[in-house]
Amino acid sequence: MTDDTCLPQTVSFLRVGKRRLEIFQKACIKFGLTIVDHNQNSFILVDDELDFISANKALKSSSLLSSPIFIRTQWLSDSIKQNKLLSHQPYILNATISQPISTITETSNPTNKNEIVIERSSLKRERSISSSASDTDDEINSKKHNIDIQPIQPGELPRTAGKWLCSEASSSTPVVGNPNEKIIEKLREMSKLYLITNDKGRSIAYQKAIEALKRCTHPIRTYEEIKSLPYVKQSLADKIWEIIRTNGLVKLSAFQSRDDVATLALFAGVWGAGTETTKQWFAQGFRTLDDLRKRARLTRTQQIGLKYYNDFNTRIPRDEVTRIETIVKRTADEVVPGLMIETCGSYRRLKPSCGDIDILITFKDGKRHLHESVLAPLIDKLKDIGFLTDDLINHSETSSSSSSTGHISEQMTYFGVCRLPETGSLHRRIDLIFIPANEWACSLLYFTGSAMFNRSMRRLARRLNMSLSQHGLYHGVVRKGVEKINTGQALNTPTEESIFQYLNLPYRPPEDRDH
Ligand SMILES: Nc1ccn([C@H]2C[C@H](O)[C@@H](COP(=O)(O)OP(=O)(O)OP(=O)(O)O)O2)c(=O)n1
Ligand SMILES: [Mn+2]
Repeated sequence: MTDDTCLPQTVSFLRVGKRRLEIFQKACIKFGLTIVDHNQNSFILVDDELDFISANKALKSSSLLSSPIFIRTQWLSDSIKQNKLLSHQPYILNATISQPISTITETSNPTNKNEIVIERSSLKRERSISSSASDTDDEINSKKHNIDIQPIQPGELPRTAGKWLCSEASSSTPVVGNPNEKIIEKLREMSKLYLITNDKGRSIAYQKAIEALKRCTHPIRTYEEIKSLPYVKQSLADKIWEIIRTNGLVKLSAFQSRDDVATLALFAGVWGAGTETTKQWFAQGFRTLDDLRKRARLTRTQQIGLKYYNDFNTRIPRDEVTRIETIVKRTADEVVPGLMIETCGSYRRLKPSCGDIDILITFKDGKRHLHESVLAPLIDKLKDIGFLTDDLINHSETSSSSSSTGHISEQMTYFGVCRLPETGSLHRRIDLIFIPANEWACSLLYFTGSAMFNRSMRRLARRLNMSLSQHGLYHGVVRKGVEKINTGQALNTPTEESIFQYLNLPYRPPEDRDH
C-alpha cells in the first residue's frame, strides 16, 4: 500500500490561528478533506510549534481519543505549495511504526481491577527535541555549577520592558480593592466568554489588558490614560472607555443575552469537552447536564468529566494540594526511591487555590532514565491505596534524538483522578508528568506557567531566533514564516535561572509569573 492510499480523509484542527485556519479550510475543500470534530477523528492537525505533550495538554480540555495522530499543519502548507495532497507521514508528530514505546492502559483482568499493564505501542514524536546536542546526563551534572551561556549580541535583543509580559513581574495586588476593579471584572467576563465561544485571540488580548490594569495603581479616568497602557489596542481601548463612561459594555450584555452562551459555559465545565464538542451538543439540542448524561454520545473521559462535574469545578484549597503532594511523595519513596517530585502549576505560583494538581517527577541523581517499569508500580500503588480513583489519559512519548549519542529522551504523562482518604473529600484532577533529567528546568518553567507567561516567553525566544518548549531551549533557529528550516542547537539549561539569562530577562520566581 502506498502512502497515498492511506491519506486521511477527515481531519480536525487544534491550536491553529483563525487566519491560517481559513486558508487550510479552503485547502481541505480543494483536496477533498472533510473537517470534523476532534472526537470523530483520529487525524488532528496542529500548529507547527506544538509538540506532542503540548498537543495532548491542549486536547485535555477537548474531545479525547485514545490515541490521536497529530500532524503538523506544514503538511497542508506544503501540499498547497505543490498543488497536490502530499503524504502526511513525514509530518506526523507522534505516530510512526518505527520506534515502539509504551503506553499504560487499564487491564481488563478481573482479579485486579486496578492493575495497569504496559502495552507496546507505536507512538513516537517525529520532531527530535530534547537532547539533540551532546547533553548526556553526565555532562549536564558536570556543567551544573558552571553555566556556559553563549552571549547574545546586545544589538539583537528586542526591547523587553513594556512589550513582553514575561519581562515584568505579575502584579501581586489583589483585584479586589484595585482602583480599576470594575473595569477588570468586565474584561474578565469578556475574556472568559470569548474563550467559551472559541475566540482565543480576543480572549488573550483581554487577559493582557487585565494584566496592564492590575498593575495600574490609580483609577483610569481619561482616554489618554487608557491609550498609555501597555498591550491595549484601539478596539479594546474603546471598550474600556465605554465602561468608564457608561458603567456598562454593550458587547458584554449582548454576549450574556445570547441563549447559547450560558449553556456553552455550562458544558465547558465537562472535563474532556472542547469548544467544538460543546457547540455540537448545543446544536443537538442539549441544554442541561442531564441531557448530556441521558442522550449525548460521550467519550470515556467525558463520562468521567460529567460524573465528577461538581468536584472538578470546585477549586482545591492550597493545603489540600499539599496533602495530596505528601501522599504522592510518600508513596513514591516506598515504591521508587530516588525520585524528585515538584508540584507545579498554580500551586508553585503560590496561589491560594488550584484548579488541578500538576506534579512533575524525575530522578534525583539525573543519571537514571525513567521507564514505564519504574512508573507503573507507582501508579499501581497509588491505586491500591485508593488514592487514584480513575484514569483519564496515559501517554508516553519517546523522542529518539542525537543518534550519535544514542540518547533516548522520554516524557510520560498520566492524567487521572485522585482523592484524599478523609471522608467528604472531593475527587480532584491530577497530572503526573515524568520528565527526563535534562529537560527538567524547561519543564519546570513550562508547567509552572502561567500559560500567558509561557506564551510571552516563547514569543520572546522566537524573536531571538531561539525556540523554547518544555523540552528545551534552542538557539540559532532559522524560520521561514512559522516553519523551522533549521531547528538550531540545544542550550544547556540546568536551572530555570539559566533560561531567563539566555533570554536576557530578569529572573522571576514562580509567584511573579502569575500573569
Ligand atoms: N495552554 C496551556 C496550558 C498549560 N500550560 C502550562 C502553564 C500552566 O501553568 C501549566 C499547568 O496547566 P493548568 O491548566 O493546570 O494551569 P494552572 O496550574 O496554571 O492553573 P489551575 O489552577 O487552573 O490548574 O501548564 C500552558 O503553558 N499552556
Ligand atoms: Mn494546574
